[in-house]
Amino acid sequence: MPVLTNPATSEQVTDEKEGKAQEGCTSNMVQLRSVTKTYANGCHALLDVNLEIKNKEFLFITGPSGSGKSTLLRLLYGEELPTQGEVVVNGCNVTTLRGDRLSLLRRRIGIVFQDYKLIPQRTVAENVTFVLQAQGYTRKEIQRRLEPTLKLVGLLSKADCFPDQLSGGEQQRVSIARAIVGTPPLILADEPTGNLDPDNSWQVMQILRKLNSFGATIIVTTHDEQLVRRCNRPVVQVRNGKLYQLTVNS
Ligand SMILES: Nc1ncnc2c1ncn2[C@@H]1O[C@H](COP(=O)(O)OP(=O)(O)OP(=O)(O)O)[C@@H](O)[C@H]1O
Repeated sequence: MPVLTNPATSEQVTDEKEGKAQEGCTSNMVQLRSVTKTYANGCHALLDVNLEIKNKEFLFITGPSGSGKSTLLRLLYGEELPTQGEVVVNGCNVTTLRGDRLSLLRRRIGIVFQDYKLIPQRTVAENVTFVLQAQGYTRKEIQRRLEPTLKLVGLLSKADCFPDQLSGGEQQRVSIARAIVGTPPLILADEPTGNLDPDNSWQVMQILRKLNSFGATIIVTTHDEQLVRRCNRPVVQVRNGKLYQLTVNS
C-alpha cells in the first residue's frame, strides 16, 4: 500500500490556533513558527510553515525532490536562516543565535548526511571522536564514550579501519556514531539511507529507532516509502512549500 494522504488531516500540521495553544509549552523539541524560506535566487523552498515536534518523537519528512526537506533540516541547525518566521530548537531561537551560542546549540544536535562526510585519512575511532576532541573532552571521557557508541552501531571490531575499507552501510553507521557520541537530544538524518540497499537501510533505521527508545528526538528525511511504512512512525510531507501530515498504512 502506498503512503496515503488522509483528506481529514491534509492541512498544515499545526495551524495558527494550535500554535498559540502550544505557546510556552516546554515539551517541544522543535517549533517552526510561520517560517518562509526564499533563497537569494528567488526560489521559495518553504512558505509560511508551522510545525511542532515534541521531545522524544520520531518523525519522517518526505516529499518530492526539491520540495524543501533538506532546507527544513538546515533551518533547524542554523545552516540556513528563514526569510521570515522563527525556528526554535531545544528552547533556543535559532533565528537569533550567532557565534558561540549557535555552536553550543549545534553540539546538542547530531546530524547524519546521505553521503556520510567521513574524513578519509582518519580511522573509524578517529572519525567518531574528532568532534569530541575539538570540543575539549578529556581523553578519558572520549574513551568512555567511544566503545559503547561503536558497539551500538555494530562497529567495535572496525575501530581501526579507514573509511575506504568499509562498506557503504558501515560508513553510514560510522557517521551515525559520530552524530551520537556526544549524546545529543536531537538527531537529524538527511536521507540517511539514500545510498544504501534495503538491508543496510533497515539496519540504519533500527539504530535510529533504538536511539529514539533511549529518549532522543529523531527527524529523518527520506524518499523511501517502503521504509517509512515499515517503521510505522508519523510522517510529514513537504509539497509546494507547505507541510502536510500523512497517515501510514503498513
Ligand atoms: N542554496 C540554495 N540556493 C538556491 N536555491 C536552493 C538552495 N538550496 C536549495 N535550493 C532550492 O530550494 C528547493 C528545496 O531544496 P531542498 O534541497 O531543500 O529540497 P529536498 O526536498 O531536500 O530535495 P532532494 O530530495 O532532491 O534532496 C529546491 O528548489 C532547490 O533548488
